[in-house]
Formats: sequence, C-alpha cells, structure tokens
Amino acid sequence: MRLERLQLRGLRCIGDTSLDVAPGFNVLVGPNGAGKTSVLEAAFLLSHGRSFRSGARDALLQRGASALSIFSTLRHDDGRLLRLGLGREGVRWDARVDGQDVPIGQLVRECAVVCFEPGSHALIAGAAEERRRFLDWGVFHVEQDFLPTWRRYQRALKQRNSLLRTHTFDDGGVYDPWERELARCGSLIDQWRRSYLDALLPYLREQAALLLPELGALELRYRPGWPEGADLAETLVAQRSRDLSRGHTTAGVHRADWSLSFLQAPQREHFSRGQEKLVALVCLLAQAHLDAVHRGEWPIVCLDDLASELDLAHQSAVTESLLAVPVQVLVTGTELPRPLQKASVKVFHVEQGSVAPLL
Ligand SMILES: Nc1ncnc2c1ncn2[C@@H]1O[C@H](COP(=O)(O)OP(=O)(O)OP(=O)(O)O)[C@@H](O)[C@H]1O
Repeated sequence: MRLERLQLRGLRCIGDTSLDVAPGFNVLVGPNGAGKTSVLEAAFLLSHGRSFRSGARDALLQRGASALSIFSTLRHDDGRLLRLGLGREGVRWDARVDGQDVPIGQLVRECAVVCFEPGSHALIAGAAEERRRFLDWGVFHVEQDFLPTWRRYQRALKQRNSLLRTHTFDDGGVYDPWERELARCGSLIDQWRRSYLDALLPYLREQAALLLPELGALELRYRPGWPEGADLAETLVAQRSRDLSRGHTTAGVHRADWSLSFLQAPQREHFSRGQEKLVALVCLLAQAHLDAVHRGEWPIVCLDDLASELDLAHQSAVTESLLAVPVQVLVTGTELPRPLQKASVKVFHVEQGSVAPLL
C-alpha cells in the first residue's frame, strides 16, 4: 500500500501543506524543527490513531489553531483507492474512510505504517507496555476479533480491580463473572500473541542476521503474564487474596512481556545504546515483513532521522534491503542520507512547516 496525496492542516508547526508521495523512497530534508517528523507523525496517526511521540495529545494541535486534520489517499497494490481522514476539533477526534464517519479502529485497520524513530529503543529498553503494544499491533492486523476481545478484557479487568479496592474480603461470588471473562478473553489473546510471535521469529532472525550478525543466534522469550502452563481462571482464583492486599490484578495478559536474547548478548543489559536501537529496528522491519506476507502488500515504512540514528554501514544495509522490495518509505534527515544519494528517490524540502518537492 502507499500514500498518494497527503494533506495536513494545523498539525504542530504545519499550518496547511500537502505533498504527493512517490511509490518508493521519499526523503524529507530540512533544518532542525522544520516539521519533517511531523509529516511522519501524520502518517502514523492515520495508522495508529495516536502519535509515536510521547506527551500530551494537545501538543499535536498547532498553537492558536482550533482544529487539525490529516487527509490522504491510500492506494492498495491491487489498485483500490481509499480516502482516509483523521481530524480533531476541540477535544473531539473524527475518523473518515471514503467520506463516511467511522470508528478510529476501522481507520487504523485500513492503513499500516511501521515507524522507526529516535524513541524506538524503548521497545527494547522501555516498559513492558511498549512491547505489548508492538505485539498487539501485529495481532490486531491479523485477527479481526482482537480489538473487541481486548476491549472486553480491559472492561473485566477494570471491574475486578474496582472490586479488589472496594471489597476488603474474598467474596468469591462477585468476582466469578469478571474472572471468567478475563480468563476467556485472556486465553484467546494469549493464543493469538503466541501464534503471532511464532510467525514473527523467522523474520526477526533474518533481520538480525542482516543488521546484527556479530551478536549470533537470536532467541525469543515470551511470558504470558501468569505462570507458564497454568490455567488463567485457576490462577486468578488462587491469587485473589494476594490481589486484594495489592489492590489490583497481578495475573493476566496485561502483564505479558517478551524479549530477545542473542548468543553474544544474552541479556538486554549487554546491548550498547546503538545496539538497542538496532534490535528495535530488527523488530520493526520483521514486523513489516510479516505484515507484507499476511496482507499480500507491504505496509508503509517510516524512518525518522535515519542518519543520526544509525552508522553509515547500517543505514546502507537498511536502505538496500528496502530498495529491493515494493515498499513505500518515508525518511527524514537534515540532509539526504549518503546511501540514498545515488538511488532513485523523491526528495522534499521542509522548512517552517511547508513541504515542497526538490527533485
Ligand atoms: N503545538 C505546536 N504548535 C506549533 N508548533 C509546534 C507545536 N508542537 C511543536 N511545534 C514545533 O513544530 C516543529 C516540530 O518539528 P518536527 O519535530 O516535526 O521537526 P523536525 O524537522 O523533525 O526537526 P528535527 O530535525 O529537529 O528532529 C518544531 O519547530 C516545534 O517547535
């Protein structure tokens, strides 16, 4: 899939601008603070309904503006064309597909963007929530039932946590319906996550061999969020009195995590900062590859500040591997990254929130 015409209004420093994005590589160059990352952020917002940058959602809205909007035409490889829109007016967010108001969940299902950016190392070094989010994005795009199941799970979790705080004794009856729901939805989510990671593993190994061959063989460890092999329903009952003293649910898919280890770097603490970034990139490129296999077309890949994140050899390895496949890539940098200087790429100059094609 690929974005064709991207129109942005009221997003950070971007007042009103549009760009015709080319099918292959697109490079956005310009000085610091020009608005390059904001263009990638717009693509990510269409595909995730949230930004990859931390901080308040209010900061997305241009200071002094009352609304922000992102529109894009999205071309699928089979020729289908969709018009996607995401807007915010006041505190309200609205999503549109082909002119129809839709839930944000429907918009983000249509458009898939995988983004490597300076904060991506949090996927390796950050909290487990980052890794669950990565995993669940992949599952969401494969399993139609993931989102409703995940919502039911969250609702049951909230109810059980609220009971744990208000009922100071173990009154089994009030917990039963919520624990049954947690166990039913949680077991499904766990199964889907396992299948997804099984499918992802060969792509992780392929990308690690390309970007981090010196670290040796890669292994993936998954922790479901309760003791491996135990039944979730039984675990919830068994842990109820402990959960009562803590005031929250300590077992379930909301506690899951996964990690990568290498023969030459068995623990995360063995990675250098640069290697942390590269391991994160391995994960994101593997996810993009798997998504391409599942969907039959590549997701859009964004690489923010590529040249300052990676050394030249790794920039070359990544760009060469992506130039070899039919993927649309959006790259940012203060200059055209060296490995792309001789490649056929479309270059945009970004300055003070305006975007103009250069070549
Ligand atoms: N809500 C806002 N309203 C107006 N301007 C904003 C808002 N939020 C951020 N900005 C400005 O918008 C710009 C954001 O730029 P962005 O991060 O997209 O730049 P960049 O070209 O990627 O920069 P760098 O090369 O430094 O990473 C900055 O100049 C920032 O000060």
